[in-house]
Amino acid sequence: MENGKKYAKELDVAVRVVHMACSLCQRVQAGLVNQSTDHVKSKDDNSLVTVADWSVQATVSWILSESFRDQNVLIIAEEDVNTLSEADSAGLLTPVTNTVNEILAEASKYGFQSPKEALGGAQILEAISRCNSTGGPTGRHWVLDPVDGTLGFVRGDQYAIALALIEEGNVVIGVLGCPNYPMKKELLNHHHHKYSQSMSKLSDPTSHTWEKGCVMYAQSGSGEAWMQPLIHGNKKFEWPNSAEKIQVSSIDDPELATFCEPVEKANSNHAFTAGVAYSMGVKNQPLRVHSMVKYAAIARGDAEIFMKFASSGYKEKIWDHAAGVVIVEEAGGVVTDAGGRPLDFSRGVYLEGLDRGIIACSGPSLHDKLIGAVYASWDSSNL
Ligand SMILES: Nc1ncnc2c1ncn2[C@@H]1O[C@H](COP(=O)(O)OS(=O)(=O)O)[C@@H](OP(=O)(O)O)[C@H]1O
Ligand SMILES: [Mg+2]
Ligand SMILES: [Mg+2]
Ligand SMILES: [Mg+2]
Repeated sequence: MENGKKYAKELDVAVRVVHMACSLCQRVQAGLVNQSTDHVKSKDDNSLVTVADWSVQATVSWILSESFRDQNVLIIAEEDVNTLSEADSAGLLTPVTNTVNEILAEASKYGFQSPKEALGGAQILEAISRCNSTGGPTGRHWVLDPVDGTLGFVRGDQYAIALALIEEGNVVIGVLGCPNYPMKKELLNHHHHKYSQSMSKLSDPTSHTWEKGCVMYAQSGSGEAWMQPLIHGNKKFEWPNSAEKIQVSSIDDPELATFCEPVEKANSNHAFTAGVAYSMGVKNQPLRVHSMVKYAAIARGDAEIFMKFASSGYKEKIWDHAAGVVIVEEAGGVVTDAGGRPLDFSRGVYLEGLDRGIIACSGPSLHDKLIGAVYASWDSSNL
């Protein structure tokens, strides 16, 4: 069976539920920025988790289980219930439960059925903890990052909701919801100038012009990647009517290329990537953006290169990359590790065997040059 038909229902459900998650996150983010509520917690590794992360995970888990009742739905997702269940977090289950029920009450807008009764705390915890698959080379696994770039989310900046489907170790579907990433690049540039290294800020008084984010999606092997606007107000959600095809940039001259990378030095070695970019002849300043919006930027031609070189002890997780990789590839781009090998999504929760870092390019010619530059810079760096 042709891939396009084989995963038609899965893609349909995935796109709809990501739209739902975008709406959920927009509400929570507006609440965080305007009311500075206490809905953010630190995890054991000192990273952040918010009401939105748990609420999206519960919502997506519940919708996927309902939509594929005849299957044993396996989900790999970032969050667990430990922090949520801990004594000092007890106050968080109520806002999570309310947030999930609020969006599920609007399920029909997205073509889903609402639960007959509002979900209780125990059902919410169950939906979150059900996402405990560990992946691997066989079977079908959904992969979810409920909020990618949680730091960007709490800063009122860029973040993404990432949902992918892995079958027999290969990513077959990727969906990226980018609630603060406007459909039009002109808007992005406007905010980029205004805020220097940040694409956009929620505190911008003219925010109505960019609050319309986008959802991107692709099926592997289709040779097509798509983008559609978020829906607002009471408009009924129709798709794929409003979708437009996206493609990577045609720029292959490093002097004209823009590279993007994580905002935080702790997540990627800025000094190393600056050296690589310089040695390739890249002239533009790096575009530092939170979350998988970086993959989105490559897929639709807003930037040409993405690099992430985490510190040597850090193991990359599959949910931080699966959706972005398939969308970039289907839009015409190339994504590999620093040794030029494709990322391996078949070995569990981590991208095992990753050679040094992750690089994505708008085309093979830039990619070749980048691999060469990484090799040349590696020995002289102290990574
Ligand atoms: N030490 C370290 N090194 C590398 N990567 C790490 C590290 N710690 C966390 N993470 C993962 O990075 C995800 C956020 O990546 P970003 O590109 O958004 O980073 S940044 O905020 O722009 O700096 C982030 O995803 P979320 O937790 O979903 O936000 C993490 O999975
Ligand atoms: Mg996290
Ligand atoms: Mg993430
Ligand atoms: Mg996350």
